[in-house]
Amino acid sequence: MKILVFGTGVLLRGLIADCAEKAQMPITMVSSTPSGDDRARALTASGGKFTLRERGLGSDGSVVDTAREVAIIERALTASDDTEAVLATASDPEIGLVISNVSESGFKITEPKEFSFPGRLAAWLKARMESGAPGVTILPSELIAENGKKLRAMVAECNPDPVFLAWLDSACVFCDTLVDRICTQDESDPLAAIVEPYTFWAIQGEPTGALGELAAANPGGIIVAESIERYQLRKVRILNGLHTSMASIGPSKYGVETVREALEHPELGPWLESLLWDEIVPAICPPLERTDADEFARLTLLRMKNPFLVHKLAMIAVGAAVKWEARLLPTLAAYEARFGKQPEKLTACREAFLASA
Ligand SMILES: NC(=O)c1ccc[n+]([C@@H]2O[C@H](COP(=O)([O-])OP(=O)(O)OC[C@H]3O[C@@H](n4cnc5c(N)ncnc54)[C@H](O)[C@@H]3O)[C@@H](O)[C@H]2O)c1
Ligand SMILES: O=P(O)(O)OC[C@@H](O)[C@@H](O)[C@H](O)[C@H](O)CO
Repeated sequence: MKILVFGTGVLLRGLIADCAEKAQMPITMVSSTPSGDDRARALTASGGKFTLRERGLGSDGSVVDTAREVAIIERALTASDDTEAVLATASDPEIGLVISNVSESGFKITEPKEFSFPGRLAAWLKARMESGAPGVTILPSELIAENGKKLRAMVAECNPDPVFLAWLDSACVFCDTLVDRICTQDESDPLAAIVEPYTFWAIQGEPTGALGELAAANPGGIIVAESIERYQLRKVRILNGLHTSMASIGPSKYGVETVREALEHPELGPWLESLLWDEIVPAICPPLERTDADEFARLTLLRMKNPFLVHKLAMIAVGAAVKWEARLLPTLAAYEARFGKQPEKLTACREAFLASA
């Protein structure tokens, strides 16, 4: 089976293409922003190949430092210049999965609708229906709760035709998913991805068809489950919450530029660890089990201190307003409701973010 991917970002190369290669499922990648278009053209020039470097400590503490060429991207198209070619892929019965990561900013309907990601997906799905090819499983990987349900609703808004909607619901499946892997750019090679050894992709659904094939080739890396709510909550609030907190206060108040610098800073490091243990974790337990949250928080700190990664806070700060809404404001509110006072450090991060916004 094959995969159609919307987006060309580092997460798609560092996690999704890695999983697809293990399953030997060729990818057609479609870009839809000017920077994505440049990357699609560069991928076409490289024959779809890019370098994937895995660096960090393995689960047994041993050093992992490997590099390999990933050659699973069959084609890279730009939605604006290759519109017909993108639509033509809709009739390919071999395509069983459609995966997206257009970031939070691309995961919405903008005018004109047909040029927004949901509009482009709706057009592709309509062409699929009209071609008579079988339905597909759609896996959005943007870090948004219930991303599958939200994407289905946006596609339906872009094309409310009842015949299309009946086909969509009977032939296609939209799954909620949660991705987790720290993927960074290689400053010297725009196509290369530098990733940590840890890989986790939780998908809500049934491991059948093309999804079953992908999951079977990635044991431990991909989990297909009836509910992914627990994974979503702990990852977005702990890992992304801590990232967004340090990106809000680290550069402006302490002059640090990377995640590791922030955690190793003599004053900011312990302050951030206290923010994690004394504010974030107590605010989200319950609904999370304390042992689950503690274990994930410990692992998160180890992953963020990965000596081999250079994870820029400036990159994490992009689109911070939307990130605050999903990752930190609910934690702030839960802390206040539970303890009857404002969390001191989260509030300081919020103020630093608002001052710099
Ligand atoms: N890099 C990581 O470690 C990582 C890990 C897990 C999740 N994520 C999530 O993945 C998302 C992408 O991150 P990334 O690191 O790959 O970033 P990136 O900058 O490398 O890629 C962003 C992608 O989104 C596309 N995009 C942006 N705005 C768009 C729009 N308006 N319409 C259509 N496409 C648009 C870009 O063209 C590009 O393909 C983020 O939202 C992040 O939360 C990243
Ligand atoms: O742009 P963001 O904040 O969604 O992503 C930056 C990091 O927080 C993110 O890339 C993490 O590395 C990732 O979410 C780990 O799975």
